Amino acid sequence: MRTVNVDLGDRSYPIYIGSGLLQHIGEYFKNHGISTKSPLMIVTDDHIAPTYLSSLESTLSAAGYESVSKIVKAGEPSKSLTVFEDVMTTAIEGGLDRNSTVIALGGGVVGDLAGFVAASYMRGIKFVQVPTTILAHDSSVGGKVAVNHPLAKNMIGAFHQPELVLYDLDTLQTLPPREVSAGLAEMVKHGLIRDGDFARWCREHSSELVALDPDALGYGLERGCSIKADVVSQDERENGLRAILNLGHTIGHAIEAVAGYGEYLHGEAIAIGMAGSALLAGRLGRDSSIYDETVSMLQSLKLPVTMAAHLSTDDIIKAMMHDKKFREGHMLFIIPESIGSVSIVKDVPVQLVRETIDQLREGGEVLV
Ligand SMILES: NC(=O)c1ccc[n+]([C@@H]2O[C@H](COP(=O)([O-])OP(=O)(O)OC[C@H]3O[C@@H](n4cnc5c(N)ncnc54)[C@H](O)[C@@H]3O)[C@@H](O)[C@H]2O)c1
Ligand SMILES: O=C(O)C(=O)C[C@@H](O)[C@H](O)[C@H](O)COP(=O)(O)O
Ligand SMILES: [Zn+2]
Repeated sequence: MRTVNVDLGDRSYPIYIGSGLLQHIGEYFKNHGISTKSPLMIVTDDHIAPTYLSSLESTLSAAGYESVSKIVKAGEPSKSLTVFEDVMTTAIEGGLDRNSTVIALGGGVVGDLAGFVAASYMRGIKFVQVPTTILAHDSSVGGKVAVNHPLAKNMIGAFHQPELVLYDLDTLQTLPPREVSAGLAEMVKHGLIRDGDFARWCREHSSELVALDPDALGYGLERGCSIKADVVSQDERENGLRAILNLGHTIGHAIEAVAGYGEYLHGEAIAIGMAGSALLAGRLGRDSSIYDETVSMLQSLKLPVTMAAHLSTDDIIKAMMHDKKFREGHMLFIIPESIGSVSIVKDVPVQLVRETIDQLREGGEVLV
């Protein structure tokens, strides 16, 4: 088993990564002070539940835990205030109290939604992340929890750290190929922002990663989690450094909102956004080879680097104005300096951004 720690003083927690961990969830819970005296709530979705929910419920019950379960519809549209209220209703009807714990069993959608419920229920109760997607090596770490507003991604949320992250790699074997690639977008992002060798490793091992080779996945997820944990430990609430985790997200989030949530998977939109950031880097005078290398890395992981022709530049620019990096009249962009290093740049001219978005549409098709 691999363990990565997120160092946040009295809110520090471990990320356990390995095979067969879910069978021992009761022991992990007891070691981390999760009470058997208050009911737990498991939140999951209707793609995951048929395979993983009943065995999780039985394992917890055998360990002395009572639980209620809430199954939401799979997909990005479930990150909404309407579904948030539904999950809250289950928590209230299930008798969760202030010592209860919410378990997020799933990908980033379930993690962000269940985490926001945990952050808000009775003004905040404990939660545990049980990620089941590759992408969730990112979403389960760092405590950003949220739902979407129709006009902008992750607009309604909180910072609420989990008690622990239990990442059972066996669950990843049932992921559909498109979700595998989408998850790998955030893995290579971690290399692109902090560790060029790791980004190149992702490209060199792309066939194994796409084929869900357990050794390659174990290493890639551990390295991705370590980079994320290191950044979050230095700047939990994104007052500075943490913004680098947003590489590709200003354009990517706008694409998700404008196309309609769920049309592009988050990782796909972020891949297009990272291609856009690399193009922008060239327009700002950085080495144009950054774009070629970024694109070759993304394509090796079977990710798109252009967006559909019908998405309008005006709509995307408008959606970008809701970015959380837009403050006091200034938009911050995360711009690659080289493969493995980025900088936070203020006041990128809107005309350059507009030209970059136009260029992302060239060819007019999404290469998924
Ligand atoms: N909080 C953060 O720091 C953070 C970081 C990155 C992304 N996110 C958010 O995460 C979300 C995307 O997460 P995601 O890509 O995991 O999407 P997701 O949660 O929608 O899961 C992807 C799909 O895979 C299915 N699935 C999940 N686990 C499975 C398994 N083991 N086997 C088979 N199918 C499985 C799900 O039902 C869903 O259909 C976005 O909303 C994004 O904004 C948040
Ligand atoms: O953890 C972070 O910080 C990130 O930026 C990670 C991103 O991959 C993630 O998509 C996050 O939800 C984006 O946050 P937001 O603050 O831009 O909504
Ligand atoms: Zn992301």
